[in-house]
Amino acid sequence: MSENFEYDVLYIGAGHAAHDGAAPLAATGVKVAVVEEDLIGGTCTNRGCNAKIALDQAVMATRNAEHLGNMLQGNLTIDWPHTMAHKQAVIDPQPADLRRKLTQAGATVLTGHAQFQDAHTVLVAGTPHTAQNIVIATGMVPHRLAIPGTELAHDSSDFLNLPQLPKHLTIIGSGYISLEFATIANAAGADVTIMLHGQTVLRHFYQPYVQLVVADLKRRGVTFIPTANVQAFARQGDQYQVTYGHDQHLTTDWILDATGRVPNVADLSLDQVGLTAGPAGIPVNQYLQTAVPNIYAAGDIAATGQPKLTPVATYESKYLMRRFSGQTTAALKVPAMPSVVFTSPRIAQVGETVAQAQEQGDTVRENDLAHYWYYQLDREPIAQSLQIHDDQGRLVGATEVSDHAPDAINALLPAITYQLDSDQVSQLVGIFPTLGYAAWHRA
Ligand SMILES: Cc1cc2nc3c(=O)[nH]c(=O)nc-3n(C[C@H](O)[C@H](O)[C@H](O)COP(=O)(O)OP(=O)(O)OC[C@H]3O[C@@H](n4cnc5c(N)ncnc54)[C@H](O)[C@@H]3O)c2cc1C
Ligand SMILES: NC(=O)c1ccc[n+]([C@@H]2O[C@H](COP(=O)([O-])OP(=O)(O)OC[C@H]3O[C@@H](n4cnc5c(N)ncnc54)[C@H](O)[C@@H]3O)[C@@H](O)[C@H]2O)c1
Repeated sequence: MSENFEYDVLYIGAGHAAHDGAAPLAATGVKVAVVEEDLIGGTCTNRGCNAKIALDQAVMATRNAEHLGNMLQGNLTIDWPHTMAHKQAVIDPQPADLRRKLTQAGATVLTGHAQFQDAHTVLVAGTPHTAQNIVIATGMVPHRLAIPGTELAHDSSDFLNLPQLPKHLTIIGSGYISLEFATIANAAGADVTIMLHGQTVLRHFYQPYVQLVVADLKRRGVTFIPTANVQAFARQGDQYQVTYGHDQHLTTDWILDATGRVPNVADLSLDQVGLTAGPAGIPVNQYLQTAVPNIYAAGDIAATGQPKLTPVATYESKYLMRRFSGQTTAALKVPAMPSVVFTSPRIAQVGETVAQAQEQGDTVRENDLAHYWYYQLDREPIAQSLQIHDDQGRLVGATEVSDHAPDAINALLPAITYQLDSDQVSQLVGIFPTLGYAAWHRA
């Protein structure tokens, strides 16, 4: 691409927003460098999705056993240290595997903290490296409450590495991380209290389904404190005191600050190139270019209006790969992005929401899946779904609450992505009897 620079493309960060595109790009012969100061693979692989879902396996096994009831004998309990060891065994090899994937494709991996010197030069641990194009893929980091004692609280990475499960956990916030980790900790035997900012739990999800999940967690012993107005954390012997509400106090063994994530631009020297980050990240145009045309941003750090999720980071990384290798000059067009919260039951959704359907005049059909034979196989007590069709009868949105929800939504996805009509949908014939088949044939 360029003879004036050491690299054609240099990525800052080695999460999905970088490595998913960087490796195939390097394989096309483009000169690629990836700079990482921590573990290759970034948040999702090491301290996010993969780590979390490894811990969740034991939770799902106990839920399954609970639902099957008298078909199984004996009580199942979760052994936390062994569950944690399982997570380590799955996750620990991944950074090295991903490094191999990058270097075998021909990319150079540079280790250290990257900082802008100018629009084509990045300092890595003090050494300058130049590139024609630079991709900022630095992700986000946990938000910390600005209150006295905030340093006594932990973040999601700490939870995912807990050697022993505390007896009582207090979680601040009621988003994805709060509800997923409350589900895991509660199933593994901890007492959990969730302190809400306002009244709403999982604000991005269909609230009638959220209420089913909340009611189930309450039944299992999780306490929800709405509008908690958390004011301070303090040590109290071996424990901690949370001050909230109107001078109320709660004693706990461990505090998780799950109040969201903020752009990771610390010591990146964005000012050297005239860029700034807002709360949603660094502004980009429809080609993922920042205000400096040869500097791009992708994944969580890019303020695109897309949710901060791994499939988005991967999609954007692959888009940039096609752009840098000359395979496209088109603007980025993101397809319907599904999302899920890994509670039990899970809530998964894709496409149009019920609120949007009401505005558009589209048709919402609800299904009580607990009475559908396929969902009776494992006796799931909470299982509901809804599908949204447009005026031509095409599926444009779907939401499900059940332990099967993510797979059911994945099965419906092709129809929404490709806007299939009912004749085309009838050509999607799945294996029977499976969840993928049931997702289409249960009305
Ligand atoms: C607990 C948790 C659970 C999650 N679960 C899910 C899930 O189930 N499904 C889902 O889709 N999403 C999930 N997410 C979100 C998902 O992890 C992110 O959307 C995804 O990791 C974004 O990828 P990224 O490459 O943009 O950023 P990251 O993965 O955060 O990668 C950024 C990388 O940049 C490096 N870096 C930063 N600054 C510098 C610098 N100056 N120099 C060098 N290196 C630098 C960092 O060390 C990091 O490795 C979860 C997130 C968390 C925190
Ligand atoms: N299954 C998944 O896909 C998954 C799982 C975990 C995380 N993630 C990603 O990571 C991001 C971060 O997760 P998260 O749960 O930290 O963020 P979130 O945005 O989902 O939730 C943040 C919560 O903190 C609350 N909050 C904000 N300020 C507060 C304050 N001052 N006091 C009390 N509560 C406050 C909010 O009301 C909200 O309930 C998610 O938005 C998502 O992009 C995805």
